[in-house]
Amino acid sequence: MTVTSQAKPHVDYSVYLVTGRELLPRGKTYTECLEEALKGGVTVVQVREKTAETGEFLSIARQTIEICRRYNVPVLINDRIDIALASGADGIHVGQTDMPLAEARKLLPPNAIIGVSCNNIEHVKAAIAGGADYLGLGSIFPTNTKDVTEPGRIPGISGTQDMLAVLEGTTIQSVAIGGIKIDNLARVLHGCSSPNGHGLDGIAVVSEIMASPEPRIAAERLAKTCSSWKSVPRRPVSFTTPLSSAVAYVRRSAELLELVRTLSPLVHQITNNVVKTQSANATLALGGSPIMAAAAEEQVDLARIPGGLLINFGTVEDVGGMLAAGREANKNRKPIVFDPVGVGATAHRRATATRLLDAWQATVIKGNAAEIGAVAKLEEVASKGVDSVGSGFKDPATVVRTLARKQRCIVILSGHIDYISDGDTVIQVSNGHPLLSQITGSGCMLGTTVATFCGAASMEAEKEPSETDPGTLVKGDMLSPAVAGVLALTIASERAAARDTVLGPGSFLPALIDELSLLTPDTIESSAKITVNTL
Ligand SMILES: Cc1ncc(COP(=O)(O)OP(=O)(O)O)c(N)n1
Ligand SMILES: Cc1ncsc1CCOP(=O)(O)O
Repeated sequence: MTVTSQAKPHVDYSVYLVTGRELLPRGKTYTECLEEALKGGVTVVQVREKTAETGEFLSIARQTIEICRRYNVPVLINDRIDIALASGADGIHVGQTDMPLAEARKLLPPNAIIGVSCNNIEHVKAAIAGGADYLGLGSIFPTNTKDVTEPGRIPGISGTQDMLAVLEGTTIQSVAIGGIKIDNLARVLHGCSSPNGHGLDGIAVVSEIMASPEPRIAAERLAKTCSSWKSVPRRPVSFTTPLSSAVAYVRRSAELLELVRTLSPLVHQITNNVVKTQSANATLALGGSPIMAAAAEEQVDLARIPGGLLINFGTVEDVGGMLAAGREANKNRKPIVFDPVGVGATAHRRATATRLLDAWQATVIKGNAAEIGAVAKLEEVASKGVDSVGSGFKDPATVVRTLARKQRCIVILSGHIDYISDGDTVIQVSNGHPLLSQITGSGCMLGTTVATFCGAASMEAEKEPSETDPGTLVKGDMLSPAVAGVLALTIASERAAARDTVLGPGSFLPALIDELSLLTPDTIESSAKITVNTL
């Protein structure tokens, strides 16, 4: 190898190209593709040849190194120590069934880079103990490039979060791999982080570059998103900006109400049959524009339109549409409010919530104590159907803060007092009226009001594009609109219940819709009861 008597080369893992000559589009040669990808900003290359004879592999490795040296980009070899040694590559990448790390270390010069594929935390612990330089974590998503159908081969975003937690406190670098495309890159970078903020150093792709007719553009897009992501301040939830005081949240909520009325955001709602009419009316009353969508075929088109997306699985139908809508919303940096209604009630609901949250990044997860407990995998609060049993969590602030860090989104825990957190700040809202719990679907209406405010805030941010946009997952700050959505419904409920004409739940619901439409910025400012705690 060329590096025997030197220090280990510095490797920037931001955009890691793993080659795959079989994927080249017709008319494009390997060296053309490689050179274009390097011009586009690929920072490290792995030569991966699954079918080539040794002589051909060696020749490809040498050509790759000759080209990459001109761009000062390191080259690693997949699996084959002999090819790495003979070609003078900078190191190797090994999988779990390849040459063991300890043996590879003995055979290679001390300054060789060794990367190891990991699918679970046991692999990560072994790779740390063995002195790996970097880890390839995945597969993140299913992919056509490699057979990852064997159980355990797709740890997904949540499994990768667990692996990153094991890397905390080490200097071992990591990349995610498997099904990564420009359209899901911001979601991968945002989602793949431990609760304490240990994130990825880069991403590895095969087909996104190798199969592209324009590899330079493909690499440029990946590089731009990665560098924009790296420039976004590392907070648990990158799409929130905490304000300085309770007064500031209340003032911003009042402003956002005006904004809802001016912009009238489209609020695309995939929701359950029980609440469709009242949720659509609540959206309209606030000033938003509801569209209740049930057909899978139209979810992607709707998810492209600026505004907010609500995914409420109250009657768990059309999971395919929910998956597609959420992915498209992430791609368009549009906020997603996820309402996992009754998630604790059945194994099917729990599995569906996990599947959805692995496919797309929620902006806000809202639920009652039983729902939030089920998503957080806590057993402290039991559920009865869609309702919570008992008086709730002993320490609700810690529950919402911890879940927000884990799910990398805002969490709203609804109840007598509502708790809202982005993983750092916890905001408590004490507005509301007991009649809210006596009508069906008031929790679903809360999802709707939050999605309406988030939609307006993202439309406002869209007007002022910034350099960091490609690396962000949602346009605009989402914590204040989450608070505004809670305040709007709870303050309207107090005003509705105070009406002489309201005699019980039957007359309360229409009065609540009226009060949502009559809400003014001044009413919000004079009625809001909130406290703010920041870590
Ligand atoms: C960066 C990176 N991560 C993971 C892999 C997969 O390696 P492995 O599990 O050995 O599978 P093959 O690539 O050999 O099919 C990788 N190559 N690179
Ligand atoms: C080599 C490898 N290891 C895990 S998934 C994968 C293939 C990734 O290819 P693509 O980027 O085309 O999904």
